[in-house]
Amino acid sequence: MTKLSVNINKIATLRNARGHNRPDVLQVARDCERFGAQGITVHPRPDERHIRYQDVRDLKPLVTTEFNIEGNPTPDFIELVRAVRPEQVTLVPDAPDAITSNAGWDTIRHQEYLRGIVQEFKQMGCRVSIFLDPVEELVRAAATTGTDRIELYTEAYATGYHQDREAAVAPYREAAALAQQLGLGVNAGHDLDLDNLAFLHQQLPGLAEVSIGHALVCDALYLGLENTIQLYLRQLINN
Ligand SMILES: CC(=O)[C@@H](O)[C@H](O)COP(=O)(O)O
Ligand SMILES: NCC(=O)COP(=O)(O)O
Repeated sequence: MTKLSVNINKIATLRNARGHNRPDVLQVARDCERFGAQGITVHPRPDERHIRYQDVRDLKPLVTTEFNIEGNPTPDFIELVRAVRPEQVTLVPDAPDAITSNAGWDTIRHQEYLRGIVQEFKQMGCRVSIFLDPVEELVRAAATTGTDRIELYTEAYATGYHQDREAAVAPYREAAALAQQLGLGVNAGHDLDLDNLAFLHQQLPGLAEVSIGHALVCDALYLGLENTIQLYLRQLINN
């Protein structure tokens, strides 16, 4: 079964636009779970323009499904994870000023660094996932760090999907199969939506989890949050 983890960063972005508590991020997280989400993802950034560090702390006792914290492991991020102890930490190398995550890890160049960081989070009791592009050498290097999973960065898949979905998914299918052979679990995320999700899921047997935020929140404006989550879950049913 592939789990759907809803990324609620965009809910916080909307709230932050006015400085009050509408929409209520904590209530939305509860509602995502009530409507069927099997996980909640947050991606705190140093300037806290999306989800805030305090939100992450406040969410911890409320999230009853899997709590996934994504981010660049700066000292502040590491301390946050140490305090919150989520089920999963996803390491993402985004620059502080990046609008959104725009690259995966170079696991070859940062192999030693990642090994130490992975170990540190595992000692906190968290499952660790490394965000990367679907490239054989990157997957092989990730496997040497001791990480539990990789998260395939699906921006290129999403961009190529409408032109040639077979070509777009091929590198992901190969990377996922290799990761599984090497004993790693496989997650996927970024720009997944109601058009491209079912095909990815079909082509990547054993996909453990997808984290989806931007498109899901946009769809919810038209379709409602409950209905939208149900529609995303339906894309993840095995046929
Ligand atoms: C890691 C990743 O792929 C992201 O998509 C990101 O965490 C999304 O969050 P934002 O929407 O805040 O950029
Ligand atoms: N890890 C990806 C994620 O959490 C959400 O990405 P997106 O759906 O907002 O592009």
